[in-house]
Amino acid sequence: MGVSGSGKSTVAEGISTAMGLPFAEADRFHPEANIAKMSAGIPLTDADRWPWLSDLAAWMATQAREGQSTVMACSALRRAYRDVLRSGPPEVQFVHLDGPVELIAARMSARPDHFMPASLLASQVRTLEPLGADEDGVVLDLRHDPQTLVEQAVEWLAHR
Ligand SMILES: Nc1ncnc2c1ncn2[C@@H]1O[C@H](COP(=O)(O)OP(=O)(O)OP(=O)(O)O)[C@@H](O)[C@H]1O
Ligand SMILES: O=C(O)[C@H](O)[C@@H](O)[C@H](O)[C@H](O)CO
Repeated sequence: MGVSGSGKSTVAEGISTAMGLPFAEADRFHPEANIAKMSAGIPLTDADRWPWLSDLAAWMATQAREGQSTVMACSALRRAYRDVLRSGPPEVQFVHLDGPVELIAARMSARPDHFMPASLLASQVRTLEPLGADEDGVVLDLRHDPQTLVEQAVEWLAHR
């Protein structure tokens, strides 16, 4: 989890490779209308996000029912969104990539060919609700390099 540009796709793919688990990029589950909105610099609303979050939960549940764990890169900005994702099965652990907004903005601006404009970062940051003490998750510092973050995430998952 984390705001746009925080490194979710990069780190989640690394976790999926390291652990040998199927990976899903939540961006690929957005309907065209959501992508069009974000591409135009318009933030998604809760109403835009609910059906998308249900689809993501369904993808995880289908595999969990066959005993298959999964890894997903998903913004999961608000607690209520995470509640949909952890409606289960499976049990869901969250890895929040957190760090300085200026660094995230710089990474977004340097990123080629992505629909998400850096102008939406401010709204992502406003919407973000950090993990509560009662939520099953860990916060990692996105200033680290991707390989270090993958190792930290795998280590936390192994010992939680
Ligand atoms: N730890 C890191 N150190 C340096 N660069 C990184 C790191 N993580 C990601 N990047 C780079 O920053 C950019 C944003 O990363 P990425 O696309 O993985 O973020 P994201 O959270 O999935 O974004 P979005 O939600 O907008 O799809 C990419 O160009 C990526 O290569
Ligand atoms: O909840 C949201 O607003 C969305 O998931 C966004 O975070 C983007 O899809 C993603 O970050 C792409 O850049």
